[in-house]
Amino acid sequence: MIHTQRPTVTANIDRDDPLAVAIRPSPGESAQEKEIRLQREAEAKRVSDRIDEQLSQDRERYRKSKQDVRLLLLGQAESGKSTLQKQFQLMYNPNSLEEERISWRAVIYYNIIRPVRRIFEAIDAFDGEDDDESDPNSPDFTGKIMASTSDLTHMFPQLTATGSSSPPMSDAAEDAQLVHLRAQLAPLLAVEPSLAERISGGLNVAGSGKGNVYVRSGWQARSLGLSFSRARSRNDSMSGGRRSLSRNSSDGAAPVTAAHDVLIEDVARLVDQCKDDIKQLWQHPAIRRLRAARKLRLEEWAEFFMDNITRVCSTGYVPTTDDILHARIQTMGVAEHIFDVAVHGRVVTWHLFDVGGARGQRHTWIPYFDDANAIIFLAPVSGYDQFLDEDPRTNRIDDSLQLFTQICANPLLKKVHLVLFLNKTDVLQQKLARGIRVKKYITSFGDRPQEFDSVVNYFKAHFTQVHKRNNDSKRVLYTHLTSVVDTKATKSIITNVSDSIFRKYLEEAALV
Ligand SMILES: Nc1nc2c(ncn2[C@@H]2O[C@H](COP(=O)(O)OP(=O)(O)OP(=O)(O)O)[C@@H](O)[C@H]2O)c(=O)[nH]1
Ligand SMILES: [Mg+2]
Repeated sequence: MIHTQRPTVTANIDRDDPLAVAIRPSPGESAQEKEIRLQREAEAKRVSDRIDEQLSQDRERYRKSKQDVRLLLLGQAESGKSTLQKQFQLMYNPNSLEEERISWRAVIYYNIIRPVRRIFEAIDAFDGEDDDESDPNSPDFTGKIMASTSDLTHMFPQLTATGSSSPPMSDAAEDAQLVHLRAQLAPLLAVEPSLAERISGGLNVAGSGKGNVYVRSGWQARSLGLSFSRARSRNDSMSGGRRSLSRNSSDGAAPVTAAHDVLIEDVARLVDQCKDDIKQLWQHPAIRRLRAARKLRLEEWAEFFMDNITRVCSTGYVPTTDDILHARIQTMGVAEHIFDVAVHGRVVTWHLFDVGGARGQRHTWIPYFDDANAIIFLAPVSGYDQFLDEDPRTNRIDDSLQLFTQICANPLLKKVHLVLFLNKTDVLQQKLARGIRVKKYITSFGDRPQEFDSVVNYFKAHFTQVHKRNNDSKRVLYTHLTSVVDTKATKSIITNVSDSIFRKYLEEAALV
């Protein structure tokens, strides 16, 4: 054992203390010097007190935020995560959606211009092909591309309702009309790059599939020059590291006020001038044949806006809530949205994390795993005939199952409340009604009936099995069949899910 000696305390201990030396008055201090010194000391004390107060507020915020609910929305790209986030926003922070309503116009115009380009690309790709041959990539098409009017009426009732009365056109007349429409719509296609640049704030992401536009959290506020919402982004470094929260801090793009945005106003005028031509193109017999032959496959949102072209392209257009729910824009990184949710008479702050689902984005999810309370995993069951943009060899259902396996098996997420949304059931219904056969893409489906219940139960069984195989902790999997663009149905599911997440949260809080 050793003994130590304490140093002797002397009256002159502050002689060597640099701070004491620095603030000690000089021996010949004048009255004016003394005044200045005292003022400086008072200012230093004010600053120090402010810092102490800030630290104490930060500690309190941190203590409180540990009691918040953290909910992750996970799933592949296009699975419906941001759409579900909009539904949460509608329920728990409707004013913020109101404030950003007009900023969605730009996205919706973009959602119209891209399909117009895709239509012309399909015409170029299949021009001059023998119409009697089906697309080798579309094994569902068993009839001729030159489908009869009755075929078209069956497949696209909403289109043929207006088109069926017009007399059939000769091939030459059809071609001439397409050439004319291409010339008329060229100015619209020419604005696509500047519109993409405006929406994304110049963000350019390599490997973004079909050239879709990515946005980061807070893009609406930037494009409106507002700071309206409590949406925040946790700015990740490339290594996936975690940085502090900052409001709308993801890029330094200069704010543009939407009402005075010359570009958007020009595009609005242009789409208004072009709306009849776009409608004619969409209803053109050659385009209907390409769609019937599945040589032209547009996504559900593109079809939605094409079907509503006159309304959406008219002067003075303000997006409806339904339009906003259908608008498509890819999420970049992780966007945090904060809501106060009242459940069973208690108000708790929820942090909802909406992630980018494309493969190149998934590494950004990991820093959010360790303090998550709940996950809603979205699997779009309509994707059975689709492949990933990032990897055209991977079937979308297969990718969803692989991703769900990784989420179920991740040790950081073992205790997290797990909810599965088998989403886009409305699109699944439409595809089955159009006769797009499951067996052609998912061979193991075999000869089961090509009906909604049988298909959805088949997919559900696969997801349930993945969960069972990776469920050491015996947690419950809550599954819902959803169409998250359907506000009424989704509202009731969100209430149900919030309730069960909150119950689990309370149970855990009681154990702590
Ligand atoms: N008809 C229909 N459309 C849906 C449904 N869910 C999502 N969509 C549409 O599908 C598109 C993609 O949805 P998003 O919510 O943007 O997808 P996401 O999962 O956020 O995609 P990333 O941000 O790329 O990861 C949007 O245009 C939505 O309107 C649904 O249940 N039914
Ligand atoms: Mg998204």
